[in-house]
Amino acid sequence: MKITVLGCGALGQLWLASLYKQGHEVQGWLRVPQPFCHVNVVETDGSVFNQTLIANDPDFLANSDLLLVTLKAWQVSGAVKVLVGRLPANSPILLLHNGMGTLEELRSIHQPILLGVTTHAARRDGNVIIHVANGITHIGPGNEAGHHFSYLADTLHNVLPEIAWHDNILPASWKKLAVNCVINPLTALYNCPNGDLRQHQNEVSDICHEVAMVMEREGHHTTPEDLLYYANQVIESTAENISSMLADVRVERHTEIDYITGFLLQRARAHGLLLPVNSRLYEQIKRKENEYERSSTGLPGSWD
Ligand SMILES: NC(=O)C1=CN([C@@H]2O[C@H](COP(=O)(O)OP(=O)(O)OC[C@H]3O[C@@H](n4cnc5c(N)ncnc54)[C@H](OP(=O)(O)O)[C@@H]3O)[C@@H](O)[C@H]2O)C=CC1
Ligand SMILES: CC(C)(CO)C(=O)C(=O)O
Repeated sequence: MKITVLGCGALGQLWLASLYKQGHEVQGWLRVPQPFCHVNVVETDGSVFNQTLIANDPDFLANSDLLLVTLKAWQVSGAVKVLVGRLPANSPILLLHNGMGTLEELRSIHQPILLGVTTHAARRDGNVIIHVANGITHIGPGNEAGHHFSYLADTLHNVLPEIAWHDNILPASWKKLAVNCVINPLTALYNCPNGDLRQHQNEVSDICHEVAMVMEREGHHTTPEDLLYYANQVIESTAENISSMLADVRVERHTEIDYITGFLLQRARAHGLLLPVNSRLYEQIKRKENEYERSSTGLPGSWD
């Protein structure tokens, strides 16, 4: 397949390296208008992929069979809207990010859209991307046109396993959102690795209660106990990790809070629900983010 990967950060480079190794034709798409991108990934087994690949080639984009979007949630809709008109009309766009709400921002797009959430972990260490842990990527249709692309699960599974196809991706997206609502703001506020949340079980449980209320109203059956069990599983399996939100706060980068807790609160409002615990966490993270964004000159990201 011919694939453009939009966003060549940690996940983007992991996918570029894996696709290239499986013989797919790939290019990266960068924010800066540069015709090449360096992809430097250390795999979980210690092997190194280090290649310079083409980037930002409009002809390649116009012939791409897939646009794989590996941006932060708040970067997605602006960047996709700029590129969508240059893709073949039937080529799908796969959005792979934490948080929810980008689909709503892309409602005007008729292109087939797929949504994905992943438990793979990769992080930048200087100029190198370390693939920290293997995981599962759940993908499924984000709009009507996306339903025709279940075959992509097999193709992508051969590239970066595991891939699971879901005819309805929303339950998997909400489950991941629940975990991110718990771990991301709490670790960012306590400035601690995920495992330290074992000592904050009351807050973890309160967040799960509120998320479960919203999920039920959204039509995804769950219980606070199920979510608590799952959140604690992830806290254990990623105990040593620095969450992406804490990593963002530490280097004073815009966080994904608006698409994680912010999205939850938006859905709660639509159902007339009040979520005091999540509202407080949202405000605390926004206050932190505002402090450093107010003191810097640049606004977060620009996508053209
Ligand atoms: N890394 C991981 O292990 C995991 C990540 N995720 C999620 O996946 C998503 C991507 O994460 P991750 O790869 O870590 O993020 P990164 O910040 O490492 O990657 C995003 C990349 O996109 C670039 N970018 C920003 N705007 C544009 C644009 N308009 N056009 C082209 N490129 C652009 C950024 O460049 P610049 O920095 O120069 O702006 C950056 O290189 C996030 O939602 C994250 O939460 C989910 C699970 C695991
Ligand atoms: C699951 C979790 C919390 C793992 O660190 C994550 O997705 C993140 O850090 O954004």
